Amino acid sequence: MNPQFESIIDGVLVEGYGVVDDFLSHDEVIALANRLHERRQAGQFKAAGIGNQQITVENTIRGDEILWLDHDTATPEEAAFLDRIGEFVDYVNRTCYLGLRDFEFHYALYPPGTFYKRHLDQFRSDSRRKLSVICYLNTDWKEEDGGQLAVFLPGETTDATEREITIQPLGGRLVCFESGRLEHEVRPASRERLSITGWLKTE
Ligand SMILES: O=C(O)CCC(=O)C(=O)O
Ligand SMILES: [Fe+2]
Repeated sequence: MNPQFESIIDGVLVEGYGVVDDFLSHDEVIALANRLHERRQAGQFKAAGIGNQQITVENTIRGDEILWLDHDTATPEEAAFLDRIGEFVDYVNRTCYLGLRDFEFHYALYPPGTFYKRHLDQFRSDSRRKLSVICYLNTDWKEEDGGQLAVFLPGETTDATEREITIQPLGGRLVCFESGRLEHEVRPASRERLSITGWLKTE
């Protein structure tokens, strides 16, 4: 049994979302943030799109730049990250029977002042995204830096009002929730905000 994996799954099942700190060590956060910056400097990042084919770039909805991770071109720290996610997928499949088959992850960089408006991660024609996973790569993040992830939890009964929780994008922290169920948004930050975001998918 892996206590971190267990705590993520427990959070998702009980609260609708799971948060664990130190999913990545301080050294891993620094190394991945460095790789992110090197790849961005090398011109590998693109403005993120919206919709299925990611063709529409609309910075009034989201202002982040992304780069998809690829096992074939991964650096050792990127490969280690993807391997750990693979272990989590195996763990989820052994304990929850979600039938996860695949995953996809991208780096994301939100320049100061950018945001991602309230949305759901599952598109109408892509219901394969089951779980959304976000890992933050920010060192020394302070509350006044902004950049919180707000998650909207639906009321338990039809007339119950939704509840909003906010999560600070602290380096090493992992957040996980059901892609088709929870709407969420990224608030603007006063400094660059770094993460690796991805989806665990069924076939
Ligand atoms: O970075 C975050 O906190 C959330 C990112 C997000 O919602 C997305 O990329 O779909
Ligand atoms: Fe999202």
